[in-house]
Amino acid sequence: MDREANLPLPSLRPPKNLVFPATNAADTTSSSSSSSFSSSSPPDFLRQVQAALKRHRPLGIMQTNNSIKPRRTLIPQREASRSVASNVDPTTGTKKSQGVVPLSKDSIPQTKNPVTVIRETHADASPFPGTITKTFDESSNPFDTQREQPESVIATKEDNQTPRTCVESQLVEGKRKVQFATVNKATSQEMEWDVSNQVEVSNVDNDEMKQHNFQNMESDVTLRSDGAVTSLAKRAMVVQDQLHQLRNFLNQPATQSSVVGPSCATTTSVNSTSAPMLNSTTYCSRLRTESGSQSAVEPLRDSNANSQQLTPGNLEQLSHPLLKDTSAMLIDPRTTATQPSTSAIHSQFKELDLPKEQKGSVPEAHDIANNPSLVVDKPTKERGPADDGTDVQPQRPMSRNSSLNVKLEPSKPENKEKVASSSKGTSAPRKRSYDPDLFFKVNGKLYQRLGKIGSGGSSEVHKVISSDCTIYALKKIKLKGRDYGTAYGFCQEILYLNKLKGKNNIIQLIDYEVTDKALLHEVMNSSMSNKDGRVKDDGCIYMVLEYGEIDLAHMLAQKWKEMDSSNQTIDDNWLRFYWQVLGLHLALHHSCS
Ligand SMILES: Nc1ncnc2c1ncn2[C@@H]1O[C@H](COP(=O)(O)OP(=O)(O)OP(=O)(O)O)[C@@H](O)[C@H]1O
Repeated sequence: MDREANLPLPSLRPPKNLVFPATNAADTTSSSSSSSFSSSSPPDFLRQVQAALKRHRPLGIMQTNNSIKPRRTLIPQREASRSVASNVDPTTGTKKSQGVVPLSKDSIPQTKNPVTVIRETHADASPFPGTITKTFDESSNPFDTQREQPESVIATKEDNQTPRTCVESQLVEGKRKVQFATVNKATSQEMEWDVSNQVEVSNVDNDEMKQHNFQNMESDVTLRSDGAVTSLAKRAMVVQDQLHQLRNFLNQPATQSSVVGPSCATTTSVNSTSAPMLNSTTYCSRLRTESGSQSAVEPLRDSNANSQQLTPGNLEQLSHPLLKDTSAMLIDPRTTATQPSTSAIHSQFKELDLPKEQKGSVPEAHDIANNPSLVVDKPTKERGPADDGTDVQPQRPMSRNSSLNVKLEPSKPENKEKVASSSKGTSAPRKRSYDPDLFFKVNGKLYQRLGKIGSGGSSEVHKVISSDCTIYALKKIKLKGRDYGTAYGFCQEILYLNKLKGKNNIIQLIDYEVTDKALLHEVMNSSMSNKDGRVKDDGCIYMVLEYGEIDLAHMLAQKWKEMDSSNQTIDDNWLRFYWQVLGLHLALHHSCS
C-alpha cells in the first residue's frame, strides 16, 4: 500500500503548482504543506486516490511498457535540466513554471526545497505531464534517481498538503492531459500527441500479444470502461476497437474456425457426410475403369444416393457429430430409399439392355432364322417389356424370331416374284421378243438380220450377226409347196457341206436346221420314202455359213464393168488364177462326195 501510494506522488507536483494558489496560498513551507496535507486529506480520500490509482495502473503500465523507449531518449534532457535545476536558483525554476502556468507564480517560494525543485525540473524537463511521466518511470525506469524517487515522493507526499481538487485532477489522467494541453506549450502538446501516437503504436504492437491474450485485452478494455471516462481511455478504446476490427479482418479464417463454431461443425459434418460420398464416387470411378457395364450402373446408384444424402434433412441429421449413430440409422432408410432408386436404375438399365438384347438378337436371329421352331416363340416376345429378368431369355428368341419372321416373310414372296419374273422373262422374250422379220432362229439361237446378200433360185442369203457378235451368212431355203425329192436335194447340200468341214478355202457350215423333221430324218438316213409328198408350208432349211467377203460371180461382174469403161480385155493370168481355184474346190467337192 505504501508503495502504491508512493506511485502518484511524482505526479502530484505539477498539479500542485497549479492548485497551490487556490488552496494552499497561505502555506509557504514544505513542512506546513505536509502537515496541512495530512490534516486536510482524510483517510477516505486517500483510499479513493489509491483505488483510482489501482484502477488506472494497468493502463499506465501498458502505456509505460510502450512509452519507455521515448522516455529513455529524454533522459539526457532530464539530466541537463537536472543540472540546470541544480545550478539555477529556485527563482529560475519558478520562471520555468511561470512559462508553463501563470498561476504557479505563487508557488515559487514553496518550491525552494531542492528535492521538490528537482522534481519540478523533472516534470518540466519531461515534456509529459508529471503524473504520466512519473507513473511511466515508476515501473520501468532503471535509473537510481528514479528509484530514489519513491522515497522523495513519500517525503513530499507526507510533507506537502495537496488539495483534494489537485489530487483528483492528478488522478484523472485524461483531465491532466487536457489541462496540460490547454496550458502547456506547443512542445508539450506535441509530446502529448506523441504519447497518444505511442499509445496507438503500442496498441498496434500489442495487437500481436492481444491475439494470444485476447481475453486479457478485453478485460483491460472492460477495466478501462469501468474506470473513469478519460480521453485517454476513450482513445485507447477507439484504437483498440479499430485494432479489434483489423484483427478480425486479418484473422477471419481463424475467427471463423474459432468463433463460428456451429457453422464449422456443420461444414465438417457436411464434409464428413460428403467424404464417403466422394469415396464412393471415386470407388465407382474405379469400378468404371476396372469393370464394365456394372460400373456404369453403380455410379448412377451412387449419384442418386448422393443426391439423397445432400438433402437438407439428411444434412441436418448428419451435421451433428453426435448423430453419427443416428446417421447410420438414417443410412439404412436412405439405403432403402436408394434401393428403389437402384431398382429403378436396374429397370432403366434393363431398358438400356433391351436394345442391346435386340442388337444381340439381330445377329442371333440370323442363326435362328433357319430354326423354324423358334418362330413359335414370337408372340412371347411381344409381352417382353412386362416380363421379369427370367423372362428375358425367352424374349431374346422371340425377338430373334420376330426379326427372322420379318426377314423370312418378305424373302418368300421375293423368291416367288423372282421365280415368276424369271419364268415370265424366259418365256415372254422367246415369244414376244422374237421378230421373224428381224431375227432368225436356228436351233434355238437367234441371229439378227443385217442385210440381204443375194438370192438364188430357191434361197435367200442374209448377212446376220450372232449373239456372240459374229458375222455370218444365213441361207434360208423355203420348202413351201415343194415335194420331198426337191427338198431332199436341197438337204444334200447340207450333207456336202458337213463333209467339207475343216477344208481349206471352203465356206464352212456353222449350223443348220430343217423345220420339217421327217425330211431331215430321211436326209440323214439317205432314205427317201415319201418322195411325192409335199413339204409343209412352213418348212424351211436354215444354213449358217461363213460369211464370204467376195464370191466369184460378184468379182466377175465388177471386172466386166471395168473392162467396158476402159475397152480393155480380161487379163489372162487373172482368169487362170480363178479357174485354178475353181478346179481345186471342185476337185475337193468331188473328193468329199
Ligand atoms: N457364203 C456366202 N457368202 C457370201 N455370199 C454368199 C454366200 N453364199 C451365197 N452367197 C451369195 O448369195 C447369192 C445366192 O447364192 P446362192 O448360193 O443361193 O446362189 P445360187 O447358188 O446361185 O442359187 P441356187 O443355188 O438357189 O441356185 C450368190 O450370189 C452369192 O453371192
